[in-house]
Amino acid sequence: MSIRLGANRYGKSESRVVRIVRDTARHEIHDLNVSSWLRGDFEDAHVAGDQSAVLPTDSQKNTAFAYAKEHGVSSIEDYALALGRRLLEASPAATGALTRVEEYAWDRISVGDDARGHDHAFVRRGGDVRTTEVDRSRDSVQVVSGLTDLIVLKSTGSQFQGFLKDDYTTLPETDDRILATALTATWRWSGVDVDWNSTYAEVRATLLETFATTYSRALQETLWAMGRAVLESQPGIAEISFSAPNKHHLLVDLSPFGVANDGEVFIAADRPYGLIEATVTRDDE
Ligand SMILES: O=c1[nH]c(=O)c2[nH]c(=O)[nH]c2[nH]1
Repeated sequence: MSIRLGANRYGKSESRVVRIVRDTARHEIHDLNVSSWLRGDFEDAHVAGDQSAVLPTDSQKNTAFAYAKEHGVSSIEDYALALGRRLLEASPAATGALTRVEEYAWDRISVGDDARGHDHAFVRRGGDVRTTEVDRSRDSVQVVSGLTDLIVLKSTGSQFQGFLKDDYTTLPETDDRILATALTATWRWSGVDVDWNSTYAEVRATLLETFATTYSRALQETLWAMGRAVLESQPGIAEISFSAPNKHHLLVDLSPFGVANDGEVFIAADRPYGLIEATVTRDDE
C-alpha cells in the first residue's frame, strides 16, 4: 500500500481588518475580511512533524493587519497584491500565495442639509459585497475582482418556456414571471495595470443595467447578456463567471378567496432554488 500527501495549503481565514484613514478630520474607513493561503513544499510539516518551513497562520494574520497601515488600502486588489507579495517573500518554501479580500461598504451619515455627510460617523451599507482574489506564484500573478450578494429583481420582462419535458415535469410554462437572484460575479483580469476602483464601479453598473434592460428568456440568457456586456466594455477583463441562485417567486393561488391574482402576490420561496452558473470568456483566452 502506498500513501502520499496530496494537495495542501494553509493560511488564516477571515481576519476582520478595519483601517481608518485619519490624516485629516475627514476620516475614511476600509472594512475588510481577509484570508490568505500559502502553498508549496510543506510536506515535512505534515509527514515528519517538522514545522521549520511553516510561517504560522498567526504571522499571516499579523501581516494582514500591518499591511493595512504600511501599504494601505487604496483598493482591495492593490492591498491583496501587496499582501500576497509579502507572504511569498516571507515563506521560502511557498510556491504560491492566494489572498482573498471582501470589503464591507460604509456610507457617511448625512446630517442636516450637508450633502457631504459626516466626517467620522458612518452607517453600514447593506447589500452586495466587493471581493477580490489574488493568486501569486513566484513568476506570475492573477487578479480576480468581483462582487457577491448583489440582489436584483425584475417584476416582469422575464419568461421561461419551451423547456424540455419528461415524465417528472410539472412546471408550467410562463411568459411573465418575476426574475430574481443574489448574484455572485468574479472577473479575471489579463494584467495588473488596472484602475481597480473605477472599473469595479463600471462593471457593477454594467451588470445592473444589463439585468434591467435585457428581456430574459431564462436566467441562463441573462447571465450570458451580462457577461457579454462586461467583456465588450472592459478590454482588460479576460473572463467573467457567475453564480446565480434563481430566487423563485411563486404566484399565490387566491382563487379560494374569490380574489384574482394576475401576477400581483407571490410567495418568495427561499429553498430549494435553481442554481445557474456560467463563465463568459474571450475566444483568445
Ligand atoms: O431561468 C430559468 N432557468 C432554468 O434552468 C430553470 N429551471 C426552472 O425550473 N426554472 C428555470 N428558470
